[in-house]
Amino acid sequence: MEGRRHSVDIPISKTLVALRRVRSLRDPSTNSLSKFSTLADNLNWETNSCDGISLQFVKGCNEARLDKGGFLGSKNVGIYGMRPEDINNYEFYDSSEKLDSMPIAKSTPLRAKQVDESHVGRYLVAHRANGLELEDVGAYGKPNVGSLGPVKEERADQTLSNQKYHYENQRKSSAAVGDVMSRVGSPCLSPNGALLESSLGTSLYATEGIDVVDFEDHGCGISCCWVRTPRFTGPSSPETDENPLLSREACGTLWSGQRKDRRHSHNELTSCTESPRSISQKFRPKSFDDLVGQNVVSRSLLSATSKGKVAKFYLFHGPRGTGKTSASRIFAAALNCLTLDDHKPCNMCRECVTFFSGRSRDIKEIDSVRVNRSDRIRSLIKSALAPPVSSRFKVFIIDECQMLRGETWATLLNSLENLSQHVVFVMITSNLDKLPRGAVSRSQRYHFPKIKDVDISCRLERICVEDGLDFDQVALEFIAARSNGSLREAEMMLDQLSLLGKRITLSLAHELIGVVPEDELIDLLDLALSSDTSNTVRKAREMMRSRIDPMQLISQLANLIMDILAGKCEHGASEVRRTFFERHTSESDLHKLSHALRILSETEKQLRTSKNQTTWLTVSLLQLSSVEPFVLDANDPRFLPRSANQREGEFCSMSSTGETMKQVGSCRHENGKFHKMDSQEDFTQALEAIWSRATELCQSRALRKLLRKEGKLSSVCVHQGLAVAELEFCNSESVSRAEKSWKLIASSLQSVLGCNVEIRINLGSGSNASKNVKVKKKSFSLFSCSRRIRRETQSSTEHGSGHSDCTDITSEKAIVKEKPNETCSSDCSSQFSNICCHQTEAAQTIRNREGNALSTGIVATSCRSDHPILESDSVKEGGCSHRCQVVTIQQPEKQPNCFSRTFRRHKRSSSTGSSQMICLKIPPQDMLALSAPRKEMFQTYYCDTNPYIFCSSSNNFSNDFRNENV
Ligand SMILES: Nc1ncnc2c1ncn2[C@@H]1O[C@H](COP(=O)(O)OP(=O)(O)OP(=O)(O)O)[C@@H](O)[C@H]1O
Ligand SMILES: [Zn+2]
Repeated sequence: MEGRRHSVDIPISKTLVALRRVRSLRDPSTNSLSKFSTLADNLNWETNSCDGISLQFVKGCNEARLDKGGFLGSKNVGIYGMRPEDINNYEFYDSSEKLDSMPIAKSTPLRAKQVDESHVGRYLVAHRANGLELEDVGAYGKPNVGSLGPVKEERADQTLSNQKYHYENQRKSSAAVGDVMSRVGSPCLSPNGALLESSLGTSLYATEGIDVVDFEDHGCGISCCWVRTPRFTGPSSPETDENPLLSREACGTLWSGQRKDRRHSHNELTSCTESPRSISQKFRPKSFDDLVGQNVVSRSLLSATSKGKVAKFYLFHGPRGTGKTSASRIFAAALNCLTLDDHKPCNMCRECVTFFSGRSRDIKEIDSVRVNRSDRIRSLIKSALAPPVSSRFKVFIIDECQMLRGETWATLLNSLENLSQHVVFVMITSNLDKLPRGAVSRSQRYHFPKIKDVDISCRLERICVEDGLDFDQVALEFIAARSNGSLREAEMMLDQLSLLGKRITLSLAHELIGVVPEDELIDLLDLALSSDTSNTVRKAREMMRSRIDPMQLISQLANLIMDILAGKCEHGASEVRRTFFERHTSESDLHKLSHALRILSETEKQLRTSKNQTTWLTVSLLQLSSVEPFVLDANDPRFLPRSANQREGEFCSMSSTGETMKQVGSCRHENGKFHKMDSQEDFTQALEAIWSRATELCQSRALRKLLRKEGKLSSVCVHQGLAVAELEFCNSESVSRAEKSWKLIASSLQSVLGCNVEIRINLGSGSNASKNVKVKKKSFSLFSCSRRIRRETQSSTEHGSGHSDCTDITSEKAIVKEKPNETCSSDCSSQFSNICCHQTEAAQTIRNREGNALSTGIVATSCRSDHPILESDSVKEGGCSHRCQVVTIQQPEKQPNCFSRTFRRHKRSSSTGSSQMICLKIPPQDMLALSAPRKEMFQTYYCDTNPYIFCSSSNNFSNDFRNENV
């Protein structure tokens, strides 16, 4: 019995299956696992059943054991089922190690050869079990499995002789081993038991054209190796290619497949057609017609071949999994196809068969990493100068050409002119930007765009039908939508799903890919859009806990929003979806949604680099409801955005009394321009229109009645995405009722105004009650805010952080206050003593970790970069009597002192009983850069009016507020 080699995926492991899954979970565009993709791509993901991937050895060797000192043992060693202890007994060695020099003795049981370090997992198990007869090796009859089969014993193992190989076309093993090998990486192996070059010290990969050459060996340059390569003499010949030139997956099996009608005399190809393998391989396109969604490219390339207008230098670029490599192979085959037909490649002529069986010497697929040296590329060029062995064209396909170094490019480009007309280079890249401009400009470029979802799902459907898989159409559509335009990605998902059950269903797909069910997603979006901060945070946390990937969640939310914006609510959509869609049709809703989309897209970028994805996702969810003012149609009086003339930071406001604000006069939007609204009527009309819309939107009938009858909108002030609306009610009872429903009122106004709204509820001037009450509310005042301050209840705190559910702590009584003085006064803090009105810049709502409003505070900003807090007049110790000061800090890391000083100062003030509080307002991006110890100095809160973080130097921010307010 003779020795033989087996090639298996040694690390076979589920880890790698998991790896693939992880990869598919990710947004393909992130490509974050790209470094594994080669590995993953070349692994056998297909088990198909326990039969599918098992390695079966000859009948007679069932007794054999995988044992260092013994024999190759195999009791139908399954790939996935391979026992760890067996794997441990494999011996691996590096491909640089020549087989000849290996301590191969007859007793050498089994050697696994690591073929390429860069392709972890591609191992060759070289098995030398003397006396074993290869009986169960149907797979060996297949082109791509040649490596597994009989090796060229003269070289591989001089001690072995009298080879006797029985090629049985046993389905199990052929499928299994064939698969393995085809995945293992395309070593271009002869179908009929060709010598595995790699096992003899040369590369296993496609790069063989280059790699077989020992560059140190002056006697053997690429070209001479090539020239000396014996011609292919047919499958029955044990003669093997000295230089298997095709590269990974270029072996025949990979090209075999569906063409059952193909007529050719090569047994190996026939056998290939019977082997099941991964969907991607099985359905690899073999003609331009098979290429999905690349019609322009296909037509152009086909036309070039039939008209003979062939350039020397092609560049195929585009996203991954869109068919670039497949197209390059089809193109190469078409160039050399002998048929007179226009329909090339025919897959039947000698050239096609030779190529598709992996034995063409004129078409080489080259690994860019291996050729990435000028001496190597020179050798390649030298070999290109030699005429083709048997074909019309010598085609060099260089995949991942963005990896080539500048000098390699230079050498290649400089030599292009000297190359004869029969040489064609096809460079493939998924990253055009990384290529030198010279290379791009000198090439004929073909862009492979992402494949449309509909094309992908059609293709999947065809595959399912051909493969006998049951499927739900929606599941295929879902896979298509999730594959980001990559057919390979889609096929792999289908492959995985086909392993999970008999039928490809949507729920199975959801489970595999780890998506959030739609109703939950809609629930979350609804909460986020409705400013229900505490529930939003709770829901988001719940989802994260159920191991939903934040990136995944973001992407799903974005897709949902895009569907709404596109008005896409397909027939058969769920009830939840339809209701939700119907509720979000108003202009302001759509504006809000597109704003939300922008926030999500920003967050997605941020999450990629963030270690704390959950937090940032939550922050962004809290921002979804805060909308910048949108520009209404001309003459639409509903909303008055900031005037074009208005300077940044100024308010745009109006009041029914016609009083203008101190900052700026009121304005309105007309004919695309903003005008001052100087007519009293204008003001009133606009306010009435807003109020009427808002009351319409109120869901409670009783409230609607109350608002219409008893209330009115007396002024609106918009500033930096926050509208402050003043409401007037005629009696204190109505005030109190409105107070109770402030949330509903605010949300209606929010829908109308399209931005965050803060409402002030006041007792109207004409009311009887007002006579008993201190003041008539006349104009805008920040300090009459009736929005309630909320209190936390420890019990609902999830992590004991003390920030969670809230209960109202303000008096249920109507809040009616005096208009505050322009300058800081004790009045302004009489009721909300945590508010500082000094140096008013903008109204801010300070929120606790759950997003609940803690207090309305005023921002005192200092632009001093050194230590702004201490220097800012407004916050100098003792300079201001108010408890809350908010200081904007940009780039806090550059202001190392400000934190510790702030902290010290706070400590000092609390020890003296003044307990002044300072809030730092830090933009999120700066927050990221903040070192952990600094962050820990402060409690962090979120502000809903803009994407800022508040850090309070107080130990218990909310408690302080509560104590202060109660
Ligand atoms: N346009 C397509 N038409 C048909 N099948 C495709 C297409 N694109 C991808 N596939 C499927 O995906 C597999 C891999 O495709 P291919 O290697 O050609 O993509 P690629 O664009 O070269 O990807 P990469 O850039 O990652 O190398 C093919 O075997 C095939 O099954
Ligand atoms: Zn042909």
